[in-house]
Amino acid sequence: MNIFNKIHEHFADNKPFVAYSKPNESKLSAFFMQSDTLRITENFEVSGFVFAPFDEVEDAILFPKEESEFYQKNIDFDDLLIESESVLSDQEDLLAKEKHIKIVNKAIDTIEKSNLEKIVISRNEIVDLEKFDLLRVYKSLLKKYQNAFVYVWFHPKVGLWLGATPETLLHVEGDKFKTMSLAGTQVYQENKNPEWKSKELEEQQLVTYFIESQLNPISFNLKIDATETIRAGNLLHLRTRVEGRLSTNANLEQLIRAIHPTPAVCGLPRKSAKDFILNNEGYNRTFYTGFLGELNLKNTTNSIQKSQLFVNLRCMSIKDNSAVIYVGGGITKDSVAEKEYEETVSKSKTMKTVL
Ligand SMILES: C=C(O[C@H]1C=CC=C(C(=O)O)[C@@H]1O)C(=O)O
Repeated sequence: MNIFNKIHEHFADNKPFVAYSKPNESKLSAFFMQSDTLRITENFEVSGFVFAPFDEVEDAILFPKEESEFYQKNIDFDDLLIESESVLSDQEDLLAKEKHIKIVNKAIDTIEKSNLEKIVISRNEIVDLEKFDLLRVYKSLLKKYQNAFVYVWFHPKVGLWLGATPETLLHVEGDKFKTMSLAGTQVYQENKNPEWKSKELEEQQLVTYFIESQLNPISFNLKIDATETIRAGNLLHLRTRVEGRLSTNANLEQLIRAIHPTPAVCGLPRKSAKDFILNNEGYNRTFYTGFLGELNLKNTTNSIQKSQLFVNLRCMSIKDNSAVIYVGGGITKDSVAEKEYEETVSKSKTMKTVL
C-alpha cells in the first residue's frame, strides 16, 4: 500500500504512528503501531522511535521496534502534488505580544542580576483552522523543508504533532557520535550575505562551549568544526558541528542526558535557566524543545546500532480545529525584547505557511 494511504488509514483508525524524512534524504520512513498501549523508555536502551519531552521528569514515549510495522520508501519530494494552500490571515495577537515582551524583559533583568547568561523563552500561538487535512499539510512540509527532519507523530492518548526541525541532537553509530550547536537567528534575504552581530555570535558560542564541556568527561577525539551559516526555511542560523567517540565507560543515556537540553533550547547554567522557564513561561512546553527520532536501530549493512535524534523545533500540535505552534528564542543580556518577539513571529511562519 502507498505509504501516504497507510498514514491516512492509521490516523483515521486512531492508531499510533510516526512518519519522517531525514535531512536531505529522498526517503520516507514510518513506524505503524497496532496497539495503543503507551510505552515509555527511561534508559534509552531499547530499539524503536522515541518522542521525548523538554522536561526529563516527564515520560519519553517509545514506539518499540518489535511492536511496530516499519515502512520505508524512496520518494522524490519535489514530485509531490499538493492542493492549493489556504492563506491564513496574519493578525497580530497584541496580548500575546505584550505577554512575551514582559517575560523577555524579566529574563533580561534576571540575567543582569544573577549568574544566568542565557535563557530561551518561548510561547505558543493558537491558530484556528477551518479544516485540517493531515496529508496535505504533511506533504507540504516534506516538499518545502527538504534539508530538515520532517515528521508527523500521532498517539491517540497523547496527540498529533508535526514539525520540520533544523537541529540534530545526536547521531550515534557504535561509539561514534555527532551533534551540533545551533543558535542565532536572522531572516533569510535573497542575494544578501548574512552579517552576524555579536549578540548572536556570543549566544551561539555559549551553546558550543556547553556542548564541549558536557561531552569532555564522557568522550574522546572531540572535534569542533568552524561555525557556518545554515538556512532553515525563511531563516538563517549559526551552526557548529561537533563529533567524537564515546568513552568505553559511557552509554547512550549518559550522552543524551549530558547534552539535552542544550542552551539552544534551555539556557545557561542549565538548572537555573530551566527553573526560570518552568516558573515564568506560563504554559507547558510538553514535547516542544524535547527530542525525537530513531533509537538503537541496527544498520543492515554492518549490524552496528544507530540512533538519530533531532530537537523538536519548528513544530506544532493539532487539537480539534486548531494548530498550536511553538516558538522561542535565546535571551542574553544584549537582547531587545521587541526584536525577540519579532524573531518568534518569523519562526512561527515555518508552520503557518503550510496550514
Ligand atoms: C528555540 C528555537 O530555536 C532555537 C534554535 C535555533 C536558533 C535559536 C535562536 O536564535 O534563539 C534557538 O536557540 C525555536 O525555533 O523555537
